[in-house]
Amino acid sequence: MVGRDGSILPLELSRVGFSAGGRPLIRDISLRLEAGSRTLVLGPNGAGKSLLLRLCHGLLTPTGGSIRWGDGAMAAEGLRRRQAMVFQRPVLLRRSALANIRYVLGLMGMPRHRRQAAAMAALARFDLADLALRPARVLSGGEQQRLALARAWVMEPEILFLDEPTSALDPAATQAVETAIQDFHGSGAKIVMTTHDLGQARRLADEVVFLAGGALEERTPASIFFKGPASARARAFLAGELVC
Ligand SMILES: Nc1ncnc2c1ncn2[C@@H]1O[C@H](COP(=O)(O)OP(=O)(O)OP(=O)(O)O)[C@@H](O)[C@H]1O
Repeated sequence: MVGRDGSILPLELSRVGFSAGGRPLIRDISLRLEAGSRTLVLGPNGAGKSLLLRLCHGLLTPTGGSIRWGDGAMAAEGLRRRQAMVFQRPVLLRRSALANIRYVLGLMGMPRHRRQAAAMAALARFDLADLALRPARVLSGGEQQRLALARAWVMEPEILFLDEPTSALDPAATQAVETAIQDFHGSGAKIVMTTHDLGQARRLADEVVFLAGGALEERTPASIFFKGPASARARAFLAGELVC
């Protein structure tokens, strides 16, 4: 695997904005995300949660403000290899499950002769060894999500972004994904995740970043947030009221 020095964290957003079609969708968000903790990004539909994760992961470019990783000196290629993102619906190559993992190992610089064993080990870790040769796109939703996690796992990311990773899954598949998230965290990865499942947020969060209308309403330790958030909108959200 590629040699690693320094850390890409913290991730620092300074007055980040994102507009599309003349509409401000993310407004002036400043946030410093430190290593270690599990940060859950919560908020109503359309609050800007997915956009925020995509901006952080580099899939979108801010139209205002700036995003800085670590000491700001790392090249873009190095940054990309040290972070991973898991989506609600996995984006998989039209190849076997095994080939999807081998492909990422190649991108990570692993010598060809080591990729097969490493890919099989990752599949086994996520209970997918029996499905290694099956086309990734015919796997069930839960299996595809485990494959996406296996693919992220081999990257040994310093930070893992997850955008509603269980919203299309049943309870058993959700449990498998939550266990995997805890394993990533246990291995030292920073977790930044969105979910609409408040039970899941309570189970996983160390802290909550609450968005509404594209703006940061509050950032609060989870133990405090779920007892009594600071902002009126977050209180209404937790009470199940309609918030926009
Ligand atoms: N590329 C885009 N161009 C224009 N508008 C966009 C674009 N991407 C997102 N939006 C709009 O930005 C707003 C925030 O979207 P985002 O997907 O981040 O919300 P969210 O908080 O993740 O919502 P949900 O909980 O429904 O997934 C929405 O009103 C959405 O329609």
